Amino acid sequence: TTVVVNGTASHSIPSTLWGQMFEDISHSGDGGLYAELLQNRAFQMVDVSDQATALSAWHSVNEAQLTVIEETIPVSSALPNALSVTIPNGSSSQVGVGNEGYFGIKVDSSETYNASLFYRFPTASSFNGIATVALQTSTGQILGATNVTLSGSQTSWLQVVATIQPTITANALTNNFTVTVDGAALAGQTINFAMFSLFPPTFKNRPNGMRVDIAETLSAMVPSFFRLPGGNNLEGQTVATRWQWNNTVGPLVDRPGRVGDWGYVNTDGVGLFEYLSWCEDLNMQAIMAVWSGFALGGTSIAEDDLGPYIQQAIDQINFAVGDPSESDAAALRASLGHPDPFPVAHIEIGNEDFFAPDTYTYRWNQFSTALQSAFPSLSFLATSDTFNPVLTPNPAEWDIHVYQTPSWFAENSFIYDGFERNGTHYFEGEYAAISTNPNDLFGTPADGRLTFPTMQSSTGEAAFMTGLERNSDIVFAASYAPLLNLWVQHVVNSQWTPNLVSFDSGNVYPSTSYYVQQLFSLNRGDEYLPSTLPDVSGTTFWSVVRNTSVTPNKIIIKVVNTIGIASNITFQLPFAVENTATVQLLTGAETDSNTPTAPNTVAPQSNTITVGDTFTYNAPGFSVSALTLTGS
Ligand SMILES: O=S(=O)(O)O[C@H]1C[C@H](O)[C@@H](O)[C@@H]1CO
Repeated sequence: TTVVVNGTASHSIPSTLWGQMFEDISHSGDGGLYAELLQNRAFQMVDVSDQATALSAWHSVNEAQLTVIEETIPVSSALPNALSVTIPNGSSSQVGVGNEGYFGIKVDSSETYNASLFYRFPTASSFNGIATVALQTSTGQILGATNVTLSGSQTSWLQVVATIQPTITANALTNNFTVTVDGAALAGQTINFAMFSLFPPTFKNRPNGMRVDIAETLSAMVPSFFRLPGGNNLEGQTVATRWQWNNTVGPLVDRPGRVGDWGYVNTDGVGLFEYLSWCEDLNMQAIMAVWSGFALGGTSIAEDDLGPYIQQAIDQINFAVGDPSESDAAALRASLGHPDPFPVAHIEIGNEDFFAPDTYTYRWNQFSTALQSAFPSLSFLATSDTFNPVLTPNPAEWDIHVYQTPSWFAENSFIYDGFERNGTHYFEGEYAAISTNPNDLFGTPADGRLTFPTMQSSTGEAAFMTGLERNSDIVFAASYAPLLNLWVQHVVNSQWTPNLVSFDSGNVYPSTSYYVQQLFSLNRGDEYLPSTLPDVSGTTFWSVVRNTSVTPNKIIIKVVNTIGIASNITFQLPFAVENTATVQLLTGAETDSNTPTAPNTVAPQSNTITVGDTFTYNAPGFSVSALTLTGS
């Protein structure tokens, strides 16, 4: 194959092209990126008639009697439940409650942990003493402990905070957080607790922040945008359980949480302020979704009843970007310490509204008309099938999702070449090769579903991404989905596979597809150089871009080989280049995966090659390469 490169750029490449899509799926948020270590910390949205579920992740220590109750005096209107702990008579040991975290709690003696809890004695007592807040192994070895004072006269809620400085680093993840008291001194008495919390150090030391190792892994991809809060998890199964921005901001004790769309309660500890602060921390634009009047259980809000939901969306956007002197929601943002607007340019109206196209016609019309007039500088994305049904006003932007087979991605890298250039722009908001079975894409691993990305799926995605880069005159953003999943006890504890990054309570496992996303994101150009087009039904793909922000310019050639046979490609450049180029290379066998049990099967490698204005590159089998040449 000979590729003739054109020295005149066809178009500039948007700075937002490569980024991340996020939602709380498979514990991506609670138990994942969100650094809170305790699971079910505030007994949110639990049914006290089902104590086993209400107590999930909690256990009794030395026979304390635990009951999740609907408090007569709740700690807040948002958190009606509390944990009642009754100390049995006749006990003489440390008695209380333990939490197992999200399938483990990593305890490292080089880190300081911040614990907090609310307590009250429902019946006043003369007790004045301590409770021991500790981290301990599953076999009871104390790793770190601190005492807090409890007073029996405290019948109203009081929050106590404590730092725990472990003296031992646990060599296993199966550790517990415990709160215990002297059983003898408190025999027969009851203490109520509410909203426990335990944080390790957070990314950029943000209060209520993100888990450092996962945050650093996501940051290392240098994403330019972050889509939030979903995905399905925006929508709710019912109108009442939809994601509502105003329930996710302010003090944690005022956040009710919600029944998420992926089978678990969301604490909403990562609320809109945390999401948008995270975007700033990683220098990302938010692609922020607003609920569009459709719940996944099938309910659409009637045409004449959309007003309050449109107002809620206006308030959400004002919280993000509004003027504090003109909007209460913006003033709330300022009161939380962020008077300036957050970086938001694109607002998505709903998610995958191709599930409800008949009502999306009026829902899109009303939401986009009202929001565009309220926020003239923002652009709005439609989420139904492109141009079907016809929407008014005509959407300037669409969010297109595709889950397919590795070969589909390799065979469809030209999909956008055929799109009309009519001023419309596209966000490839969710894409991933998820199964080798085109007839059962969403099936089980036995039917071809991928549990983790493989070099076959990741090179298929890379081929598709060369097409996104070639068509970045109309594709302004693209993100793999889902981003994260919690891997538990060697069982994929997720509602979805494969995922870009897996993790457990102590480790992060970047996949082969993560390294492909990172390779494209780290090797960007700001303008596209046309070249001999790949064979649409071929097995090798490439894209050539130029980075004009440095002098001399860099020419970056991405080369993808989607089969196991190495391929020689000759490039002819219309300008002189230095005779050494760097190569970032990801290569492996067809079914190679990075998994929690084999995390480094495939890792990016760097080397140099000799080049010239004409040179031949040997692309290894199942490989993605980024060649960086220097103009001279
Ligand atoms: O069941 S699906 O609709 O395929 O769910 C997909 C599409 C949805 O936007 C996202 O939340 C989810 C996985 O990333």
